Parts: sequence; structure tokens; C-alpha cells
Amino acid sequence: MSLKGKVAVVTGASRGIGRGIALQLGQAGAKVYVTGREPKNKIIINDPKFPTLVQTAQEITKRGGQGIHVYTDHANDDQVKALFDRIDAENKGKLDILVNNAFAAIESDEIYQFKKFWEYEPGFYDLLNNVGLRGHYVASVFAARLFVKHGRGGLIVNVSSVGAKKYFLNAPYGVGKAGLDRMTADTAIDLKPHNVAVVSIWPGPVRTETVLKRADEDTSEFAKGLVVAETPEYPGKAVVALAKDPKILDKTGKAFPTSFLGKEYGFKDIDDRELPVNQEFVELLKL
Ligand SMILES: NC(=O)c1ccc[n+]([C@@H]2O[C@H](COP(=O)([O-])OP(=O)(O)OC[C@H]3O[C@@H](n4cnc5c(N)ncnc54)[C@H](O)[C@@H]3O)[C@@H](O)[C@H]2O)c1
Repeated sequence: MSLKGKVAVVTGASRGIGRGIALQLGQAGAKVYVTGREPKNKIIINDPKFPTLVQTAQEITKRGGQGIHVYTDHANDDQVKALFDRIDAENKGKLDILVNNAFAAIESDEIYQFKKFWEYEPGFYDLLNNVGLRGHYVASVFAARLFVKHGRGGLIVNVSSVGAKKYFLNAPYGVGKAGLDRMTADTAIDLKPHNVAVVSIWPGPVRTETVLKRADEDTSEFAKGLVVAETPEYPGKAVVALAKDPKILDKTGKAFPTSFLGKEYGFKDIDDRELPVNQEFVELLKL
């Protein structure tokens, strides 16, 4: 079963997990709208050393889907509304999948300072949760309006983390991820009568460009752990499996580790590794 004919949006897809998810959706045949901020330095757009939104869209098309890049700053509600208006107009209201992934803090140096919450300025909370939690809420509002108006069902996947259930990185990271999983649970209740499922995924450590660059400069246990980490496309395989599941509404409102979904749906990472189910995550989620 392919995703040909399906229309998807992946937010924050110029690099990292968003890019990995967008590429897998494209490989499965979907039309994928990918979002990210417009680069300030136009010269890098065609430089293969710098992952860009345009390159993600091109790679989606190369793999058999249709990639469309739409420069969108997810801190700007008007731009997000314009994105969904465009999708509505270009697809006669058809939208099947929204993946809420854009996240502003991983690229900032501050997050790696591992300070106590009061040692950061209050605005640190906004860096973690404006494009993250709030931006995911805003995109969900506009996507839900399309899903409900056109009555064809749908799927929202929220990219969450173990930070939803235990201390990870810093206090506002956990607040945002716990809020996101709660958003998954509560928006799922509102959307279930419209056959729209909402699911959170928890990747394990992922070998994104940013994380690998940090790991090069780092000798911590976290950096060593990356040897067994997921590639950015493994969460993408999880999203594709969820999108193909005819019983997806059985999962609505809940969070799932990507490795748990790998076992359940029988997919491997793109380098052919079968990732062990993360038992700590499974216990935290009481799956
Ligand atoms: N990397 C990991 O190991 C890991 C593990 C579990 C969960 N996660 C979660 O996955 C999500 C993505 O993380 P990542 O590691 O891929 O981060 P990343 O920094 O590599 O990628 C974030 C993406 O969001 C985009 N973005 C940032 N600000 C934006 C804005 N204002 N508007 C539009 N796009 C914007 C970036 O351009 C980029 O494409 C986060 O929610 C993170 O918590 C990451």
C-alpha cells in the first residue's frame, strides 16, 4: 500500500527529524508540503553542504513523491494560516497528514548549557515552546479546520519526546513535551468524531546533523549513545506506518516510542538495523 494521492505537511523539514519524516512520506508516494524559514543567506540555497528546504523538496520528488517547499516561520500565525489556505486551494481542501515537528531550540547554544531553570532568562521558555508547543497548536487548528470542513478523516502526528514524562535537557523542554502529549490526548477527543487520529511519537536519540555536530565536540554518555541512535528517517518510517494503518483510530490520543512502532509494524531503520524496543519508554507510557 502506498501513500500515492495523500497530501501531507511536515513542519520544520529543512533538516533533522522533520526532513527524515518528509523524505519517507515522499518515498511512500505522498505529496508533501515541507516548511521552514526562508534562509537569510540566499547563497547557501544551492550549496549541498547546507541542508535546505528546497533540497528536501527536490529529494522527495526524486524518491517518487511530490515535494513542495513553502517558506513558513512557525512563530508567525499569519504565515501558518497562509500555508493551510494554499494547501486548501491547491488540493480542493484535501489534507491527509500533518506532522508537527518544527522546533527552534535544538540549534541554539543555550540548550547545551544545561542550566537550572532560574539561571536562564524567562525568554528561554519561549525559545523552547513558541515554535514548539504553541506552533504545533496553531498548525493543528488550521489543519483541523480543513479535516472537519472536508470530512475525509486525517492524521496528526506530534513529534514529542521522553521529556514528556521525565526530566530531559531542562525544565521548559519537559513542560513543552508534557503539554504536547496532553494536546495529543485532548485534540484527539475533539477530532475522533471526524475520523481524525492524533498521535505523539517519541524518537530515541536521533543522529540529526545538529546532534552529530555536537557529539563531535562532546565525550559525554549522550554522545557515545548516538552509536545506537536512530537515523532521522526512522521516525519517518514510523509516520508512514501510522498513515497506512487502517485501524489508526485505535491509537488516537496516545504517545508511542518509534522503536515500539518499529516492532509492531515490522519496519527497520534505513541502514537495515532492527532497533531494540526502548523498554524504559514503554514502561513510562504503560504500553
Ligand atoms: N534529535 C533528537 O535526538 C530528538 C529525539 C527525540 C525528539 N526530538 C524532537 O524532534 C523535534 C525535531 O528535533 P531535531 O533534532 O530534528 O531538531 P533540528 O534543530 O535539527 O530541526 C528543527 C527543524 O525545525 C526548523 N525550524 C526551527 N525554527 C523554525 C521556525 N521558526 N519556523 C519553521 N521551522 C523552524 C529548523 O529549520 C529545522 O528544520 C523536536 O521536537 C525535538 O524535541 C529530537
